[in-house]
Amino acid sequence: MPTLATALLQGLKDHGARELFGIPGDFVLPFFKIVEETAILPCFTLSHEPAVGFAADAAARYRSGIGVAVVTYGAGAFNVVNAVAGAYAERSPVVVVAGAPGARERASGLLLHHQARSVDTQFAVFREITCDQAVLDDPVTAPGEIARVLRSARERSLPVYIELPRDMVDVEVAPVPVLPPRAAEPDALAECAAEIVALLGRATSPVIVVDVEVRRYGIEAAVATLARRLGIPVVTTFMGRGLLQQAPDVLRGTYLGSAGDPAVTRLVEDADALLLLGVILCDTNFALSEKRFDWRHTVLAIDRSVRVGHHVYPDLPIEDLVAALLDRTEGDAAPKPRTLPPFEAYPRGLVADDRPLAPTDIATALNDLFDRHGPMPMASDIGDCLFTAMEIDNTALAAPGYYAGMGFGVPAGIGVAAATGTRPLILVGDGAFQMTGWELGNCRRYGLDPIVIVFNNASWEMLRVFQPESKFNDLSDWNFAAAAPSLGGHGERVSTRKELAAALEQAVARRGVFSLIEAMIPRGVTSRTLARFVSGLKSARDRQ
Ligand SMILES: Cc1ncc(Cc2csc(CCOP(=O)(O)OP(=O)(O)O)c2C)c(N)n1
Ligand SMILES: [Mg+2]
Repeated sequence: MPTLATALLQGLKDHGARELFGIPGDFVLPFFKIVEETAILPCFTLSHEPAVGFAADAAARYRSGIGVAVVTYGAGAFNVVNAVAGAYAERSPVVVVAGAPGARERASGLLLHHQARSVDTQFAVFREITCDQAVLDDPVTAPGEIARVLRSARERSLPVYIELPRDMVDVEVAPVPVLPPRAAEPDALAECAAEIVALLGRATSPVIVVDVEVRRYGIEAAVATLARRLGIPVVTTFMGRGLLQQAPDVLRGTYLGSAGDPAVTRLVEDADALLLLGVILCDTNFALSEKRFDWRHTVLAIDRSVRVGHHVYPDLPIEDLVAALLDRTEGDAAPKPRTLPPFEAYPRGLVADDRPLAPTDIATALNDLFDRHGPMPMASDIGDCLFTAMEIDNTALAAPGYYAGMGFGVPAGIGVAAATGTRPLILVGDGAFQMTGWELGNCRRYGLDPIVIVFNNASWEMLRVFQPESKFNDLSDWNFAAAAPSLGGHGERVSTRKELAAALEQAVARRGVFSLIEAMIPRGVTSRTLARFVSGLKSARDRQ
């Protein structure tokens, strides 16, 4: 029989995990020993637990599977809370494996190191930011508990919490089973699909809007097929940016309300039917909408339920719904042709001259670079770098567009590189780099070589655009490029468009070490998208 540690590791692997991210501590040392000795899953240790959570989150997003964060009790686990909260908000299935005291310690009558309020405070905190939890304190129930929690992570696409008391690691247990997915109730699914097909069939200008769950459940290709078959254009939300980049024939861009491409905004807001697939109804996706949803002609599928008009079908997995819609439209007559707006235009053709840099120049240079060398998967932090990403042609993107927590970018890029073996491009502001950019120092030992663009405006610029009078937004210049070599990478500071273009080409050619390009941007110069977002928000506030 396996031990609990090996059964847990094999169970994680059987449920789709392909690596672990973590930082050991005395409450998980025995488990980390088994991790290293068995090599059932490769383990990437990082330098600070927020990065562990962000890396596991990004790995889950890019793989459309689970990501795993292993942390010690108390100090480690509480450090990863913010990253897990962001994963919950953005529906990313991160599995938190947290160490904990053993039975004898709990009964010692002493307050334990790393303990906060009570020994169970850690469990109480994670119960708020995970969809399912298990404490592995009974060898008989542990395998079934692990299976239940891992199925919850995959079915809900939400984080889960597994508490591993350190005296249980070597206990013999049965192997962890893989429970069958809970299928949709067939009649409900058929009724729902029929109602949606009829609603779309009555419409003359329907639109499909896609968001995170279309990636989380791996149904991008199925959605593209449905759109083609019905002749319905697809747009992404802000959060869904990067989806369906393999389907440019049906994708029309990203909906940003009054901050976005006017043709895309008109397409969505003039639609007489909306099919919202995996869409988070949040402010960053819809705060700038100039029109409210008309729920009589709107369908929303998210979190295993489907709202059609003013009634809801519970417990219908989105992947089953899309499959049922495809079944119902198989062999349908060719859709009525529609004149659609051209795919939203992205800036190209950077003039490589001595003019100072603006964020939109970075987007233009990257669109040119991707045309020459092929697209790179991107990870972006929050800040103007994320608004700039909206001007970069549709390539895969992991970014905290809704939860909007800083510090995600660099660790997420490391997570993508570790999980996919691809070379990511990381976009990060100077303020966010100050938080977690130093994790680049871990690239050397894992042979990772991301390209990192630091938008250095020596400013918390996103705060300044809303409160320009505050001096605390003025940051000093940390000269990140000069620090890169000591972290094991290559750093270069660029201030003009010509320098940027050259640095990007050299970075693409440089392999085996990370390349940090520190783009110096004058304070107060923002991307076009952020400028439109800010003016849109201000006029929306004036209208209230
Ligand atoms: C963990 C956390 N703490 C504070 C904040 C609040 C914030 C939102 S945007 C911002 C400034 C970001 O500065 P940066 O230089 O990275 O980018 P840019 O604006 O383009 O100059 C702050 C402090 C958030 N969102 N998350
Ligand atoms: Mg900044």
